[in-house]
Amino acid sequence: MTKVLIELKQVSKTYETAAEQVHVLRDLSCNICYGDFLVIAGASGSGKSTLLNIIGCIDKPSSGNIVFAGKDITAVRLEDLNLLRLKNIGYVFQSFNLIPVLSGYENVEFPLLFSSSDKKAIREKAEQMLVRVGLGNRMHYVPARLSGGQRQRVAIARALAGNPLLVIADEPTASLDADTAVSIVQLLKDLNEEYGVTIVLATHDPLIMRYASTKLFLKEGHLVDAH
Ligand SMILES: Nc1ncnc2c1ncn2[C@@H]1O[C@H](COP(=O)(O)OP(=O)(O)OP(=O)(O)O)[C@@H](O)[C@H]1O
Repeated sequence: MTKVLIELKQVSKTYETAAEQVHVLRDLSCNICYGDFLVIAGASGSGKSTLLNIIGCIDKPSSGNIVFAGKDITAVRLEDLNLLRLKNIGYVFQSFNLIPVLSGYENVEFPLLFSSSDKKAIREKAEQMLVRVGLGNRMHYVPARLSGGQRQRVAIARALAGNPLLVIADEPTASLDADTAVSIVQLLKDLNEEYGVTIVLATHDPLIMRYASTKLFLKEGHLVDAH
């Protein structure tokens, strides 16, 4: 039987603004298994980023429970959640979110410095990941000297370098042309298979859906099967 990495139990999320309450997720339950490549699609504003932020422990639900690797983390202290994220979760965003004054190599190295003091091991890991994503000869360029696709490869190397259990990818191809988008999602799929890392990806793009091991559609606050 496949082991469950993340369990969402009757998760709801409501944003309170001065003018209104926005009910985005409604009693949503779902299991994400180790090694899944889960793609979540849905219309703009359906709540994909909201859901990914909750799965990725960046935000908390208004109600419901989250179990991560067998531990209920719904009510854990902020410091414990920060540690859990650092050790277990990598992030890839639409706009890459690289630090502009650091080279690609330094962007990958930076988060590793928080969890290890072994400089040699950090250097080897950062270089290994950058070579793996195809940037062996450009790792010392700053992001401004890289193409969009190359920047996203740096972000993917950074997300994977800490050997996370989970990578959250929020619209990782939305800023890229169609061919580059396909090469980026293919890279994520290859890494999912090579490292066994669980990937949860949100997209608008129906072409990206075909890479999923599990496809779900977010509609009216619930996840439904996508075919
Ligand atoms: N911090 C916030 N405060 C209030 N409302 C919010 C907040 N964040 C998101 N929303 C609202 O929640 C709903 C879902 O937003 P979300 O960004 O999760 O959707 P999405 O499916 O990722 O959209 P897109 O595909 O356009 O990025 C939207 O109506 C949005 O306006």
